[in-house]
Amino acid sequence: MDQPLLLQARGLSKSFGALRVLHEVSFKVRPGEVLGILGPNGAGKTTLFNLISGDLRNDQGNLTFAGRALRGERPYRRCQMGIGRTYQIPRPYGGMSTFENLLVAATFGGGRSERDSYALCAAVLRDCDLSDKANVTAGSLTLLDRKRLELARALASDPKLLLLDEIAGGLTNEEGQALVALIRRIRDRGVTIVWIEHVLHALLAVADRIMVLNFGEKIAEGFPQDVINDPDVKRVYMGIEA
Ligand SMILES: Nc1ncnc2c1ncn2[C@@H]1O[C@H](COP(=O)(O)OP(=O)(O)OP(=O)(O)O)[C@@H](O)[C@H]1O
Repeated sequence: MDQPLLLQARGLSKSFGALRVLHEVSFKVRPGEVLGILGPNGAGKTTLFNLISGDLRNDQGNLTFAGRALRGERPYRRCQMGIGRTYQIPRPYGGMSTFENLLVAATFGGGRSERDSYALCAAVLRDCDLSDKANVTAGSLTLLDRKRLELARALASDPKLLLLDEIAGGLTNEEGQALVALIRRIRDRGVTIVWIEHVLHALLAVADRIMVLNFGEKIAEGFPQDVINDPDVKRVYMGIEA
């Protein structure tokens, strides 16, 4: 029997005026897996996340999360249902401390009481190597630490599904390896992950499957090695003619 799905997208389409950004994209995400998303700039990857998180409405198609249709739910409701995400450009509350940023995510996003949130936030800070920055104002963090905080905020909402939008860019080799190890730990705790990433070796180190978008259409999906050896993917994404 097929495993139940955590997320299912059927025929998702989105346009901005005359610009068709996603066209009839369908895919499935099973509980516990890591699905990587590849595609050239402007392929519609972040727009897809915006449809899942509820930041944008799809024009056509539908989404099901944990067996429930996602229709008009606002982003905060989807977060409370278990959909956590990061943004490409980190958006912390700059005037609050790192720890306070996590508390906001845990209480408002995760729907926990402030008291229940403390232990979770402390654990997330440790995981994300931010314990020594707990009381630092988020606005004064370095870019790397802001990226860590972006991931930490998503984790503090205690997601079932974590959407990661290009979090490995600009990291050193060592930092990239630490990030991959962290993502594996998150996965091993049972969090399902969909990860948009241009840093291919980081994605390949973790992804169970990969889906490739080009001009808003799905052009490949499958096991990572099969996908990156697909002639269409080589041509479109890596600029290699087969
Ligand atoms: N709110 C918007 N209004 C108008 N056009 C938009 C909007 N958001 C995205 N677009 C356009 O939609 C297209 C897809 O953008 P999107 O950010 O989803 O691509 P992407 O695959 O995530 O790209 P990248 O890898 O560069 O992040 C681009 O042409 C972008 O300019």
